[in-house]
Amino acid sequence: MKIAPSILSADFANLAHDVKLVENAGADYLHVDVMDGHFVPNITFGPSVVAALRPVTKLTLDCHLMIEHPENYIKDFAQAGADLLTIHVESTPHYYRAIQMTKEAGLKAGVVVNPGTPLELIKNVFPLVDQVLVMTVNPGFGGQKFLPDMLAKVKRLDQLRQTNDKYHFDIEVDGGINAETIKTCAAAGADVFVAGSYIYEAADPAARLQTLKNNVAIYDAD
Ligand SMILES: O=C(CO)[C@H](O)[C@H](O)COP(=O)(O)O
Repeated sequence: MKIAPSILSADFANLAHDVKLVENAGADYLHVDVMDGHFVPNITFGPSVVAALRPVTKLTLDCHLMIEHPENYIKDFAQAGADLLTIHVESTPHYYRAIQMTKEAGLKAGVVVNPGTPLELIKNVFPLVDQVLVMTVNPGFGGQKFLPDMLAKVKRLDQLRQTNDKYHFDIEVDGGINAETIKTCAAAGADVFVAGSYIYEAADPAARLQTLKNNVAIYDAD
């Protein structure tokens, strides 16, 4: 099981410090929320920030593209040093192609579903993707309340991958993850847990990260 701190809640003026902090505390991925002000109302950062972070950390750079037409930026993120790009099915009519392009660029590829989007819409890419990201809040902002109805999607995905030998994806959850919700997500079958405000808005982010790790340890088959 993997913990992916989201730098959306980090101190942007001290990003390198905040990244090293979670790396030293045992984070597995670094979750980079890319927002364009169109697909979601908020604006954050793009490939240049990923390029700036690459020499700072060995963590997997898990870039969540909340942008319209992500297919236009895949090369830029690959050159910047991203490891994994997750693409919203709602962000482009050509998401299948965008996922193919991500794999061709040598990166891992993921598909994301918003809370209102049924899994049926993304099943065609299940054989292609390394990760399925289930949004457990509406995308765009940190610090929102976890949506428990999304657990049914996590459970369904876990069943599907256990009964189809063509599916090899991890299940990632993102939004409202804290010491309690992480347990319900792990019990439902999730493997990768994004947490922003729970980690970075605490007085001791390293302790919060350790709490998350402890709380999923019993669900970890390895
Ligand atoms: O994708 C996101 C928002 O679109 C964030 O990664 C997510 O919401 C994490 O923030 P928090 O843990 O504070 O809920």
